Amino acid sequence: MSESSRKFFTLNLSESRLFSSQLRKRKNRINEDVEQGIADPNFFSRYLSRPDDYEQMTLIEMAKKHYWARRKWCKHRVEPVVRILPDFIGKKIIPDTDLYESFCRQQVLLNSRYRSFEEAKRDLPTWSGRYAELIRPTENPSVDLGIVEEEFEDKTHPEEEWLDEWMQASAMAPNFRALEATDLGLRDIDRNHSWSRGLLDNPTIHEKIGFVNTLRQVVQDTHDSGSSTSLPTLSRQQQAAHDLVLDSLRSNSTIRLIISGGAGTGKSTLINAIVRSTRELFSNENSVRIMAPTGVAAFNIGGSTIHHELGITADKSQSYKKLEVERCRQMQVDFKNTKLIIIDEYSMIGRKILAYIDLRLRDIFGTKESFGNISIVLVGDMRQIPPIFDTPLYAEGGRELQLTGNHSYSKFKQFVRLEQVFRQSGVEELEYREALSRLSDGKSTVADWNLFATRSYTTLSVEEIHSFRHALRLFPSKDEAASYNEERLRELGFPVARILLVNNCLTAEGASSDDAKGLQNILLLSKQARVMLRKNYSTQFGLVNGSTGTVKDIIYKEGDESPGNIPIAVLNSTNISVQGCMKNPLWFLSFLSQQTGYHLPACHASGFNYHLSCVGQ
Ligand SMILES: Nc1ncnc2c1ncn2[C@@H]1O[C@H](COP(=O)(O)OP(=O)(O)OP(=O)(O)O)[C@@H](O)[C@H]1O
Repeated sequence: MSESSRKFFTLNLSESRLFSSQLRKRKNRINEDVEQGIADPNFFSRYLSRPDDYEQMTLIEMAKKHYWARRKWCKHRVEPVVRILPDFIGKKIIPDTDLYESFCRQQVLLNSRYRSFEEAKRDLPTWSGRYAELIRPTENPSVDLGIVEEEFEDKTHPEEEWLDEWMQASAMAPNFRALEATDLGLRDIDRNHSWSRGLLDNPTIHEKIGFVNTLRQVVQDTHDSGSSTSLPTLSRQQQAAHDLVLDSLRSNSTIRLIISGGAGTGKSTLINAIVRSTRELFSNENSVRIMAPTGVAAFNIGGSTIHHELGITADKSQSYKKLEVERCRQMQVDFKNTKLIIIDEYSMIGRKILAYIDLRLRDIFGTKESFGNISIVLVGDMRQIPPIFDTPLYAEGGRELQLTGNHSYSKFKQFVRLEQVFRQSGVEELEYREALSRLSDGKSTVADWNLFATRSYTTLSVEEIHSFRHALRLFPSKDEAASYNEERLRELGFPVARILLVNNCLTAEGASSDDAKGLQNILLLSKQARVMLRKNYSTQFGLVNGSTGTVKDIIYKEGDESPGNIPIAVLNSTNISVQGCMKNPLWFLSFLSQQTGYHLPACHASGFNYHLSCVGQ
């Protein structure tokens, strides 16, 4: 999409490239006409011999403003996105390394004015020395290094190209390529490790097999005793939305309401207030249900996923599938007292899923009235994540379910927009938040651009860059993400368990990890590895698709080893905490996996392909 709407220009500054382009210039006649706009191998040489009028321009300025065609310099009508090679984004650039020297060389060539290499380097022995000189603010106040952050090599792999970006995202598996072709898990350090040693610290591990059930009980007790947590006094807008819903419920009519608002505008607070009042009104816990499109969203709001609550299986078919009679009967009992359904993160609800919700509720409530004639409130922000394998609610045309979805959506006649932002934050964050808000409205200003540029990778100090070395990284392709995950695992220095997954049927055995939604045939794990759960187990405890955590230990049965056996347990501390329950809950992944045909439903979470990382987490 971006390729078709923007112009790109590649500037290759790799040492071998510049050398060969210089040589070629000497040997061959240059065919200037075909080169502009795509990649001009001689751009650098031409820059060195630029006309005097362009004396003050840096290489990057030149590449953004001008191109060479028909033996002369021309001006771009639309500024291209300049891709600089080699690409340093995502690489650890540590001083006193060859990589740092190359990085500095690139920065100097891009951002200073010169007519030869010697002049660019100012006769200093190293490029890093010249770079340090260049970025010293008093000496070179006008140097702008922000551009480099925008540049990246498009490394989308051919096999990914047939998928639209939203389709790729919809697969919701952040790291498809498994770390299989590696010696990790097969080295002496891995084979000689005593994999059952963890039993000494966790002798009762076998007794904890009922972990999820135990948690469920504890949380239930906590909910029973903790339901009186106080909510802030609602703002005028929140109160108006709250009253709209409650008045409708009191008068026994149905409401279809959309509550919209950006981050921190008190949507969750309002949901909690409505839930509380509704339960009080009907003296029934089940009078209101909270649902969300993804496990993480559902967990955040204390609800369940739409798919789970309404018995919807995700598939690509265009037609609605009715529930089996027995299941439908069970749900009718379950939903008997339900008067209101609140659906959070509604920007991710597409026409197909809305149609499904509508039709399913008609089945459950045994009526042809839309949504089974019960009240529905959609909450969220349309400017956020779009639907998955579906089209947005406002889209038109399409097939059977999508058209039904349009009809279902047309029932939402009432709309409340929450404007006031309540979340406390410092001045710097406030400025940033406002800039983001303008960005989402397509109304960015130059000041916003400058603000974002202050966080550009290339303007950060080396120490600061280093401090992000363990941050979650996003990569343009899954291969790069997988390589980074492998590098991280190696760097951790612990023995690596090579866990070969046992498939429960032939189809599963033949399935690639792509078909298996990112569940990998071989999972390599070590202590301190960052992992992500790939299945929704329990929204109540945050054991949901997208929860991340760190492996604390991998425990094998006495006599079992890696590779070859499946561990009894992978102890993993998550980044979420179940309030009032456990400060540091553990996933017992292998226990969980045994419920699902011996798949460890996890993947590495140090680096992700960015096409796949941002949805549903
Ligand atoms: N009426 C209010 N008065 C004071 N504080 C409030 C009010 N409403 C919400 N808050 C506070 O503002 C913060 C953000 O609220 P909340 O989490 O409900 O917003 P949100 O819109 O759901 O945010 P997000 O979209 O980021 O999840 C919370 O700390 C909440 O306690």
